[in-house]
Amino acid sequence: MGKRSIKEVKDTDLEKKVEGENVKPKEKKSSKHEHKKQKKTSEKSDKKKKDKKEKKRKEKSEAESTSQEGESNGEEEKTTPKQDSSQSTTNEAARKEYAKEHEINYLDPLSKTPLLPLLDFSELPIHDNLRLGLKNFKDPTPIQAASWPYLFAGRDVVGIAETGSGKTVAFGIPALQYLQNLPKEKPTTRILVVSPTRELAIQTYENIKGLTSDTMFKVAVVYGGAPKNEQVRAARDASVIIGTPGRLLDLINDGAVDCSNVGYLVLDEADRMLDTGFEQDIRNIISQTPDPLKGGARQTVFYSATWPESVRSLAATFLKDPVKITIGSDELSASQNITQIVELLNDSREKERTLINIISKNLASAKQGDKILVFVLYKKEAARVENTLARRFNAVGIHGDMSQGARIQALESFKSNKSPVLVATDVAARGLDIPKVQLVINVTFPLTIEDYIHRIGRTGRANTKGVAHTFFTPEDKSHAGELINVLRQAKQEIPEGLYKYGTAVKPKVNAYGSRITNDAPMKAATKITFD
Ligand SMILES: Nc1ncnc2c1ncn2[C@@H]1O[C@H](COP(=O)(O)OP(=O)(O)OP(=O)(O)O)[C@@H](O)[C@H]1O
Repeated sequence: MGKRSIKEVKDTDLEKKVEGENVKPKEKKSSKHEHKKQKKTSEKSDKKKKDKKEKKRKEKSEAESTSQEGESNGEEEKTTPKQDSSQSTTNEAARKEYAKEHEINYLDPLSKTPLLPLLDFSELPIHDNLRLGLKNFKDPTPIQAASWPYLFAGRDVVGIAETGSGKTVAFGIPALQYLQNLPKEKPTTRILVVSPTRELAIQTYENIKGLTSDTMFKVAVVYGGAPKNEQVRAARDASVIIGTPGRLLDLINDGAVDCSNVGYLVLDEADRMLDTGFEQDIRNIISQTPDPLKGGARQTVFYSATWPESVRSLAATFLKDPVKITIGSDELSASQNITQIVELLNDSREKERTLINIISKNLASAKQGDKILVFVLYKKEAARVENTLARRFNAVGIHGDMSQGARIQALESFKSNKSPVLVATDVAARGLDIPKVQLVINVTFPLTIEDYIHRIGRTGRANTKGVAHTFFTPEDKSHAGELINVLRQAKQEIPEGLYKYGTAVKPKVNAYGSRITNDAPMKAATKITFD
C-alpha cells in the first residue's frame, strides 16, 4: 500500500478536475465480516418475505397502527432492536396509502413486492443511542421511510428524492446501525461516504457526528486544501470516513486510509460523483473496497436529487441488484416547495442592475436571519459579482480559486448571518444545507439542468418554502426546452418568451466532458407504484 501510485492528487470539487489517475485497481480479497451475514439474510429475505409477509399481514392487519403512536423515544426498547418491524407494526393499507400519497416508486430486480415504507421512527431496528440522534425530527421523510426497509435488509439502493428531503439521515442511520452490529474488534474503516465538495464533506461529517454523539464511533473527514497530517491522524482507526475523492485517494495511496474492510459505501450526490470529472477517481476508490461480485461484503448506496441517464450504466457496474427508489416523478424534478421565477433578459449587461434591485427589495422585507444565495458560473465572475455586492450588502463569496480557509470563513459568515448574501459558483450548488436561505438567484445559468435543480434546492429545504429567481438570456437558449420541462413538472409559471427559444431537449451530453452514454438498464426490474 505505502507506495504512491498517484503523482499528485489534487482535491476534487466542482471546479477542479482531478489530475491524478492511473491508480492500479488492486485485486483485494474482501474480508468476510458480519455484514455479509446481514446481506445474505436480506437477499434471501426478499423471497422468504414474500411468502411470510402475506401470512404475517393477515394476522397483524387492522388497526395496529394506533398503539404505536407516542413510542418514538424508544425508551422501552433498551438495546434490542426490532427486526424488520416496518412490515408489521402498522397495517399494510396505511403503508400503501403512504407510498401512494408520497409517490414512492420502486424498481427492484429481485422482487415484485416492495418492502413497504416504515412510517414511524419507533419501527426502526436501531439501538437507543442512535434514536437520540433523531429526537429533533417528528417523522421520517418519504425517502427515509421508503429506503430504510431496504437498507436495513442489506440491499444496494439508488435513492432519488428532491433536494432538502433528508437523504443524509436516510443513508446515515442504517450505516451507523450496521456499525453498531459489528463485533467490537480492532477498529478499522467500515463506512465510507464520498462527497463532491469539501463543504459538503464537512457538513455530512457534522451530521454523522450528530447522529453518533451518543456512541463511541470514531468519525473522520478528509478533504483537500487542508493539511494532511491532522486528517491522517483523524482517519487512523476511524470507523466512518467521509471525504472528497482526491484527498481520499491520496490518503489511500499513502497507506493512511484502508478501505479493505468497508462494508457500507455511500456516493452522496451520486450522479455528480459518476460523471466524467470524478469517474476515474471513483473507480479507483471503489476498487479498494470489497467487491460484492467477487464475494466481498459491501453494501453500496447512491443518493441524489437527480439521476441523469448519462450515469446510469456506469452506476450499474458498482451496484449489486440495486433497488431504485424514487420519490415523486421519474422525470427530473425540482422541489415543489420552491417558487421558480424565470426572468428573461435581452442582454447580459442588464444582469447587474437587475440583481442589485432584487437583493435590495428582498433584504428590505427580510426577516431576521433570511439569506440570499447568488449563483454564477465562473470563478472570475464570482469574484467580480462578490465585489459589486460586498460594498452594498456586505456579501461574501465562495469559489474554487479561494483558499480552503477563506471558503470556510465565507460560509461561516453567511451561516451566522454576518453576511446575508453569498455569491457562489457551483461549488455550493450541491448538498449544502443552510437554514433560512429564502432566495436563490441564478445570475448565470448553470452548465446542466441537473445543476439548476441542485442550485435552486438550496432553498425550500425540509418542508420550508423558498424562491428561486433565474436570469435567462439569449445565450442560455440551449437550456430552454429542459427548463420549460422542469417548470412544467413543478407546476410553475412559464414565461411566454421562453418558448421562443424552442422546446426541444437535446440528447444528454455530459456537460463536464463531452461523452454521451446510453442508459444500459440494470437487471430487468419491475417498476412498482401505488396508484
Ligand atoms: N425526518 C426529518 N424530519 C425533518 N427534518 C429532517 C428529517 N431528516 C432530515 N431533516 C432535515 O432536513 C434538512 C435537509 O436534509 P439533507 O441535507 O439530508 O437533504 P438532502 O435530501 O440530502 O438534500 P440535497 O439533495 O440538497 O443534498 C436537514 O436540515 C436535516 O436536518
